[in-house]
Amino acid sequence: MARHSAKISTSTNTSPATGTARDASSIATTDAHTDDGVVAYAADLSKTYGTKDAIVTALDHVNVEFGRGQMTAIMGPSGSGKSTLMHCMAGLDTPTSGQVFVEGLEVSAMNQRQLTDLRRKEIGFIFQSFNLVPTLTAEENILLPLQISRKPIDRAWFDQIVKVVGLEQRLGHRPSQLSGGQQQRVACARAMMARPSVIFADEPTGNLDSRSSREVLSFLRDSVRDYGQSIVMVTHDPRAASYANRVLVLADGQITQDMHEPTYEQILQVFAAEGGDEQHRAAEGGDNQRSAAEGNDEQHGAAEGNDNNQPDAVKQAGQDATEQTETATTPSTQPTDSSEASL
Ligand SMILES: Nc1ncnc2c1ncn2[C@@H]1O[C@H](COP(=O)(O)OP(=O)(O)OP(=O)(O)O)[C@@H](O)[C@H]1O
Repeated sequence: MARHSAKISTSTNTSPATGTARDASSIATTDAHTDDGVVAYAADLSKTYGTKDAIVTALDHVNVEFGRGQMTAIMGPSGSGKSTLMHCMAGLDTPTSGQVFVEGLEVSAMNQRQLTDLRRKEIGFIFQSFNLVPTLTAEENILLPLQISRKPIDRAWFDQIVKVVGLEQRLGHRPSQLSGGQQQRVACARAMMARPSVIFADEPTGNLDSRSSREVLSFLRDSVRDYGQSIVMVTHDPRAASYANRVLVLADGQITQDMHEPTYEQILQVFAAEGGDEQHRAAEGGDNQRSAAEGNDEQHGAAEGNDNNQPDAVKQAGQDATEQTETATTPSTQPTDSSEASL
């Protein structure tokens, strides 16, 4: 997969890896950012919600780099700040203090128009609830981000991705005619289609049975190995995290563990020592939440209209998409609900 060149920006940034200031405008000529192995990073990132007595510190001076061509899993108990970190990294939420960079561009200094542009050009999203447009076919959903950003369609790349995710026979189906696993594979293909610098995946297997989870996670891992894709994935599931090259554990808004190429057993051990996670414990003892659908297609259409639990920040991505979709699609293929078009 052809990797992005570093982008031109007028901002100056400091990599926590090197501690050296660098002018991002020079990166375009030296291509320094494609060599330093870092696709995105946060520097002294804090996020608080509320004020005075009701203040909640979701992220507490976090410094973290995400490797290019790596799959990084973010784990941690409920409320530890996983989603907030991912949303700040993806430009879906605004830091209270500190900085966020993607491809050397300072996300934390961007206005709304620049953020929208960044999300369209550099970032792919995969959500727990799939967020496919129900009125579009699988093929149309996969191609939608390119239509929105008016990018040319690389048919060879499309054919390759569709083959890898095993959707060749399902391209004409709408989401309601696909299983949950198939819908998430459509979402994976959609995220990959625009060749984003980094894919942010928020509990991508949270609504899937274990077989479908394995398929989706294998695809994500293969996309890292075969195409150098960079992926940051939030998950509660140690099994899902074991597909990652690196596993970070958050607790109370701080990174408490940083594991490289950990085994499933090592992740379990660390997770137990950290006090575990009630959501994971609830699902343990037979994969109860997910096994009901295993071996059949009972999850057909499960995701439709299932985005009500999304934070406003995530819905913003959908609004970006919908504004453009109105001009990029014919009237018969327009989404009916703006939040359903989150890409
Ligand atoms: N919009 C908000 N307003 C107020 N508090 C918030 C908001 N979003 C998150 N928080 C708080 O910030 C903290 C971190 O939340 P976050 O959603 O990032 O945690 P998480 O680790 O992703 O949790 P979960 O695993 O349950 O999704 C929590 O205490 C949460 O209640």
